[in-house]
Amino acid sequence: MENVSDQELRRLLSAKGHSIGPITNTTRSIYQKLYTKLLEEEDRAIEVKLGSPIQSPKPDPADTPVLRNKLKRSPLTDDEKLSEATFSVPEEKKKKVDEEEVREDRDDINDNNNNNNPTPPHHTPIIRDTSHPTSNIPTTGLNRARFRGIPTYVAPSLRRSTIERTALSKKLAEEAGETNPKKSSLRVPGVRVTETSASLKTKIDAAEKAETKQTRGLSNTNKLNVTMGSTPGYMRATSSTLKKDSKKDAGSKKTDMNSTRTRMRRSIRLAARRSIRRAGQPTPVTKRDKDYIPKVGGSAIRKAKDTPSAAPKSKGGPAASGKKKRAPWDVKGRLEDVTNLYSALKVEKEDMEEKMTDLEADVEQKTEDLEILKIENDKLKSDLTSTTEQLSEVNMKCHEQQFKLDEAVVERNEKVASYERVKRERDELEEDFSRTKSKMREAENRADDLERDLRRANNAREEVEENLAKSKKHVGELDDKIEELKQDIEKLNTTIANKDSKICEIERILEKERGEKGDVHNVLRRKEEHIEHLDSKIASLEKTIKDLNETVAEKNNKIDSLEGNLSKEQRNHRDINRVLSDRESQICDLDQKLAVCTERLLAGEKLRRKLHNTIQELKGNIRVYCRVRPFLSSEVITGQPTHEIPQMDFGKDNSNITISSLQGEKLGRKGELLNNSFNFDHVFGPRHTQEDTFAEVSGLVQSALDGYNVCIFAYGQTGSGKTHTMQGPIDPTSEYRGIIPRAMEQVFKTGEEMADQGWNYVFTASFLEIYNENLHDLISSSDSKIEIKLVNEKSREVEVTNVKSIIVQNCYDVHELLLKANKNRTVAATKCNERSSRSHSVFRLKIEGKNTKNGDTCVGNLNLVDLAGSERVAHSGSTGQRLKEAQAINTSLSELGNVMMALQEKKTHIPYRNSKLTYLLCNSLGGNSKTLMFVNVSPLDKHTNESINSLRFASKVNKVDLGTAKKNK
Ligand SMILES: Nc1ncnc2c1ncn2[C@@H]1O[C@H](COP(=O)(O)OP(=O)(O)OP(=O)(O)O)[C@@H](O)[C@H]1O
Repeated sequence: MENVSDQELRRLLSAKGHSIGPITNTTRSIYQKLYTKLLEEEDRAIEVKLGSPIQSPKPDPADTPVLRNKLKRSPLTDDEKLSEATFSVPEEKKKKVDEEEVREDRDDINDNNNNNNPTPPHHTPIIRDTSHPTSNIPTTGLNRARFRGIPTYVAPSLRRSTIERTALSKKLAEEAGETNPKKSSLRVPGVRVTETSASLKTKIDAAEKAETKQTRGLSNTNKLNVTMGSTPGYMRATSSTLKKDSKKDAGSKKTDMNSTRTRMRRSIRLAARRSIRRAGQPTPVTKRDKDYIPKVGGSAIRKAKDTPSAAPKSKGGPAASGKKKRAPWDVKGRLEDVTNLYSALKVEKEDMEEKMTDLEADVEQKTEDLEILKIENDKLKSDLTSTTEQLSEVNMKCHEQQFKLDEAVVERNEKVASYERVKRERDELEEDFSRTKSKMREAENRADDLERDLRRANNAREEVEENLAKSKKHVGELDDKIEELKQDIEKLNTTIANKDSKICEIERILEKERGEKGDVHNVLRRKEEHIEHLDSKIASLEKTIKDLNETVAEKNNKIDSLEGNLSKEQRNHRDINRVLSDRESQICDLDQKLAVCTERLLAGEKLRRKLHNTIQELKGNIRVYCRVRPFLSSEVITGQPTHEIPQMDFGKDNSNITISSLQGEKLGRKGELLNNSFNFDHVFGPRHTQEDTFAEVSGLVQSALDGYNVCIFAYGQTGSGKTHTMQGPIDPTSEYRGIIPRAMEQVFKTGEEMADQGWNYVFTASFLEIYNENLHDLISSSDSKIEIKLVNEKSREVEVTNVKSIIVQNCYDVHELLLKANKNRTVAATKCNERSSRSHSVFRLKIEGKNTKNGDTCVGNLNLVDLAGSERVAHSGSTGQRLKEAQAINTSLSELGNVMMALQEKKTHIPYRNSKLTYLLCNSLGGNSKTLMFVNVSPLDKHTNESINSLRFASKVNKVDLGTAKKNK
């Protein structure tokens, strides 16, 4: 405690209503103690005014762990755990606090002794609590210990005095079932009875007991000293003061505070030394100790001797001279030892006396302290009573609060349950809300997308509308362009039509000029190919124009291609114009060349005809070809080759035939074998084909085309192959087709070819039959009589009346004609057996040619005659109709021979009119005619004589010179 002046003590205590007498050394301590107590009360008052860190002015009993356990509350909160932790201070901590307090008190006492501090040893040191706003307020030693970092034991809200708190804690501990308040901690939050306080309480109790004993005259200072020996110094001082006050109050007048303090210091010093010695610490021996030792007597000496560390280690002490065993004879030494021992005992005796004095002073002091404690105890008891009452009220309130708390707990649980329910519902609602929100967000996004799409669609629609407007405008422009193009196309078409007309004209001109031959013809053909190329170009141009029209229909997408095609077409048009101009110039050149070529061609054609005619004349205007047919399958003897005829021999140059025959074989007499050799213009053996035969005839056919009268007839006995040679099978595709169909093929083909040279031919065909010197039209069913009239005597031109002439233009027409003739012939054959062999058939083709280029004309007649069988009727023994037929045949054939002979003999009268046959062929025999006679020979040996006869007749005809033929114009 700080030193307080007497004036200050007087002022404060007077202010508090205390009557203050004279302050002496004895009363100062009492006044100071009272002063301290008043300060503490002021502290509490100030703290109550300022408010403690703990807001609750009173501890809530329900907050105690014990009560909490009784109420079985819910788990502690963090604040409660923290408060709980402040009550469960470990024992080590408590000991440390006590030891600290003891040490501090002892230090205080020592300080007071050393500094002659007038502060009484029992005075509680005042420290400042800097952790509190009222840090200037002095606190007790407990607070100071707490301030030094020792865990807080005292709640700031209950700033009571240590004794009050001790009593209260004891009571609370008893209520809480605590039997040893010293060892246990109070469970009241904010109220903690420290071990020091508990021990203080115990000591107070012991002091009260001692006081009681003292009151009963049983003052036992030693016992009190023993009891107080373990108390801290300030308590002992307090006891001494109390004892002194008690003595004072009892009327003792012989003690004062100074003597008491001196004794107390001495006893404390001795007690400390004893405790130090008990702890084995060397005890410093003061001068007073040295003086005191001899007073102690034998026990003290023994103690001094028995103490292993005191006498030997004390410097200058009795045992400092060393423990030396003296010899028996060392009387002087022994006397010296006895003297020393005496001195020590004397000192011990004085010490004991002083100790007794001190103890008496202590007892007085304790008595004073006891009185003070008693007063305080009474006050505390009254406080305890009031506190107990308050506590019972608090307990009642606590019970009520507990009940309310239970209800609140139940209500809380219900609310918690409802809260949980509400929370779940809220969570569910939140989930629904979040889902709805997300859906709304999606819907909003979709709406945004739709709006964007709509905006885009609107923009696209606007663009489309703009494009549509542009397209319409563009279409209008395109329509204009199309119109222009159409006009251009029409112009182009007009130009093309003009060009076509020009081309047609050119072609017509070209056709006129096609009469020429050779290089000019080739050049012309190339030009035509070039024209065709140009035509194809024109066609492609037309196709392109068509494509352009279609392209224009597509408008927007094909404008570029249309323009490209347009430009392309323009280029093509320019090219075509260029080509056309080139062509026109070429055509002009060609026209000139063509005129030259045409002249040359016509001249060449004339030359060719002339040469051809010359050749034919050189060959002879009447030629005789011999043809021997092969054996028929029905005629062949087994193993005999069909093409080998034993009695015949054919020359190597195809112009000779030798036929062996027995001559003179009569009535069993063998005849002589005679070789009958005949020379003809050409001899066809059995191996020669129809094609071979026609190859030698085609020149005459060409002569007919050139405007000559040609007559080819077949002569021979029945079955020798005349019809086969002249007509063959009526099948235009057969390889065995005869001269008539092949000649027709040639004239049509040549007529087409000559058309290039300007020749335009008209072919008129008729087919007659001469049977029994009567003419029959084989292509007409008319029964009108056919007459032969001589139209021009000089030219021997005859006209056949009532005969049907058909214009034939192709082989098909001829084929139809032959079929019809064959049919009519068959019908006639049913009426007259073997009529076909008994009649002459004459196929006549009138060829009328006109050259459009030079105006030349030509008329030729091609007579193809299949004569009746030439066999001798006399030999056959025919009669009746057969005879008549034979006679008619013989007549006609004889007359034919006669005409030939007359022509050979160059008679002025040629007997054409003697037979229908010669009359019909009068303009084709002799003079202006070219005649070819096939003499057909049967391979059969039995027909040898007839064959020889035929060959002889043919040989006779072959000698006929018909003279130079003239072309019909
Ligand atoms: N060169 C030949 N090659 C093959 N067969 C032939 C040849 N010549 C004629 N024949 C055949 O001989 C037969 C008689 O011929 P074809 O009828 O032509 O004789 P023909 O002289 O005309 O008789 P007819 O006077 O009775 O008319 C026919 O079957 C015919 O096919």
